[in-house]
Amino acid sequence: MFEVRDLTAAYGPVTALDGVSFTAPKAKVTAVLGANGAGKTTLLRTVSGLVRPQRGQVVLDGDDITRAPVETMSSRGLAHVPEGRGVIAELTVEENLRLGALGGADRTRRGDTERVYELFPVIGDRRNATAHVLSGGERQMLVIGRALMAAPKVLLLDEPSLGLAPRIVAQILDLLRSLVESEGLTVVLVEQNARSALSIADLGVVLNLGTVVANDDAATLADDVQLRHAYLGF
Ligand SMILES: Nc1ncnc2c1ncn2[C@@H]1O[C@H](COP(=O)(O)OP(=O)(O)OP(=O)(O)O)[C@@H](O)[C@H]1O
Repeated sequence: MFEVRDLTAAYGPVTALDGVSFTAPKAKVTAVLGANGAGKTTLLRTVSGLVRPQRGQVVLDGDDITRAPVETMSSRGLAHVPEGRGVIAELTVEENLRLGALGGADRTRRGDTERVYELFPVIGDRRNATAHVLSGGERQMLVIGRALMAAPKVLLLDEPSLGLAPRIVAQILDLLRSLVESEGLTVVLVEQNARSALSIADLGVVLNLGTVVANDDAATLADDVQLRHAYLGF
């Protein structure tokens, strides 16, 4: 189980997270939603040690990992896929994947390229191609696959749907769903595309100006017309 307690972080005078608490249960997708500037990206960056919190805790399977150095996060079982689908364009798909195996907690499972190719056959078909030829959707699959190479317990994903066609978004979200079910992975999914995220999530946390305004089952949030209009944009 992954837990955030009273997490508070600021950029100079700007408070970006103000007392955020929620639990992401094992083998579930927890969607983190909210408008631009709500604090979603800062939440992931603080959890993975890129931003220092002023207050609060991040707890993974009972271990307090708040303020653990960012380079140790992978070996603690945390994988963060930031926004932007950064790959090394000159390296092949397979070489990019192998970079993901450098860390990782589970020595027996990490570094399994074949497993990633099974999950994402499109990536397997292009394993020897240089990454710069990939489409946006393929790049997104590659960066998720690269994160899986470390055999994480918790996958933090920032806006995987950004700029992708609806059909590709649906394909990627369906894959995430099946990963959670088949591998017992815990996913924290940051999305502006709240409707799509809630369609595959188990739980949802809605942020506004750095605070949690709703935290409930995904289906309950998706049925709440007032909440949708006020914070979720659909
Ligand atoms: N590097 C930074 N320096 C100063 N302020 C920042 C920085 N990054 C974010 N902020 C501010 O912190 C607040 C939260 O931003 P954050 O990017 O976490 O929100 P978000 O919900 O992820 O939005 P988006 O979807 O636009 O990325 C905003 O007020 C933003 O302007």
